[in-house]
Amino acid sequence: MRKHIVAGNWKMNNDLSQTEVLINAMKKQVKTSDAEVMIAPTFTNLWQAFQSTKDYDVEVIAQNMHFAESGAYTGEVSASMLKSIGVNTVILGHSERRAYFNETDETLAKKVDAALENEMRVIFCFGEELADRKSGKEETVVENQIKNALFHLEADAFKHIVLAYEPVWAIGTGETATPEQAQDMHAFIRKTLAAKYGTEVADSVSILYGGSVKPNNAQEIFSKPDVDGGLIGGASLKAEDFFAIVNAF
Ligand SMILES: O=C(CO)COP(=O)(O)O
Repeated sequence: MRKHIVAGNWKMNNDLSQTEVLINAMKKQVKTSDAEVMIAPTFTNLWQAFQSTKDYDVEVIAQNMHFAESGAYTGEVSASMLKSIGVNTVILGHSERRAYFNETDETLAKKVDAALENEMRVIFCFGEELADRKSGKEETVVENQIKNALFHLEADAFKHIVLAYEPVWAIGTGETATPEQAQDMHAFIRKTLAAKYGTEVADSVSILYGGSVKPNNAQEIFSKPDVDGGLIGGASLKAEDFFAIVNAF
């Protein structure tokens, strides 16, 4: 069975003490679902978050990384640096990285390779913009994003890849894809994977949905057969809301 995953992408929120407060509040929540829980604080708080969750069943993950091992890349962080503090999973290709930091399919392919070479798990994000959906191009856009960044990989690599469909028009807007829209796209993604790697691989990859997932809509979205979890932005910043979503499975 595919893993259920609920990951909180904190984005550029929470300083050191706020990180502590939120983690302590999370520890007071009761988890009743089988979902793997992850949180992605900013780089500056990863080490602290890692220490604070040592005896707690939450994985601390990173929001981004560079593709090079080391070198003259001012302001960047490498996979091996993340690994050295205990981070084993990284989010790559978030639409905010693509939109504001010029991340392209080409650089993302290199980042995916670097993460896998360092034995990290990747949560690979992609999704269409509103104009794409309005013009009926959402499947082509998504297919290209996946193919360009991932289809150079061997089938085996997909053991370490989680996909996250995040339609840009649904991120931080309060406008969620309907459960049917999410299901349709997730089924299309699986079909795209199956065409290249076969159904066994396609059926084994967890596909998360992200974009205005809240306690009041999580259950319906997660009830869809091809939705294996969520990548949660705003609602992951409140322990109660986040766990309401975690427990929606
Ligand atoms: O971008 C997201 C998660 O990576 C989704 O953000 P929101 O849940 O705030 O819409």
